[in-house]
Amino acid sequence: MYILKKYETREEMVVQLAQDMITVLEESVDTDGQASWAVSGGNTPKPLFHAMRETDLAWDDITVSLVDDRWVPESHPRSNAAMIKQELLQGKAKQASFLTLYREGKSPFDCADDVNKEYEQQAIPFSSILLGMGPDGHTASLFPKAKGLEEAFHMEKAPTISPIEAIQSPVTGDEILRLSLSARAISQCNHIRMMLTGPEKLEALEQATAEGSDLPIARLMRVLNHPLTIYYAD
Ligand SMILES: O=C1O[C@H](COP(=O)(O)O)[C@@H](O)[C@H](O)[C@H]1O
Repeated sequence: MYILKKYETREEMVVQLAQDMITVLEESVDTDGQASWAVSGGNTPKPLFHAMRETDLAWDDITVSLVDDRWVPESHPRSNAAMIKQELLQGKAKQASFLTLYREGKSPFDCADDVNKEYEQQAIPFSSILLGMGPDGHTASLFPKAKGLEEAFHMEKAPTISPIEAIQSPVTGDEILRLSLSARAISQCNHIRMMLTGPEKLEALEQATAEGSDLPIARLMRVLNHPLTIYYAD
């Protein structure tokens, strides 16, 4: 179900994961003239973004997009789009194109079709997807028992982008409305990596993927074509 790559230090993990990402993005640019990288929000990937933004990739041939976002404008402190702009799209990486998910004045359920078209025209196929995981077993914004979850897991009909209304919890905070890559869209990518840090996350991963688990991360692993590669350090 997953391959755990465990490192002694977070710094070492970041070096190795950055090299893994650089290799696949370079290969895509060399082969197709462009690369597409979908990245998660939250706090965990920030050190990776700091490493990536100073690398000599052909950033102007790379489209960065969001794995998921809260339904909030970029002025909101929990906007993933704002975090990516601040932490990744700086330095050399400033030349990358960026696709966001939030659209002002509409609900995610109203505008998912429009965003979906943009993603399908500009981001598909993804060269690489960087996932995170929450302590409740969510990944992307595929939250346990959320409205929209079953549609996002429909392996024939799910669009690339799925609207989600999560059940409010300490993990979601107030921002329960989201747009997320669907499980189907994630499963179509050949290079999917997850970054996890801290023993609490490791324990959460083990619990969430225990036999019989129906949490989104466990369900996602079951529909992927390859075991999920997880980079981890305490
Ligand atoms: O809600 C979210 O949380 C997950 C995990 O975030 P972290 O801060 O615990 O790393 C993140 O992967 C996702 O993009 C975000 O929207």
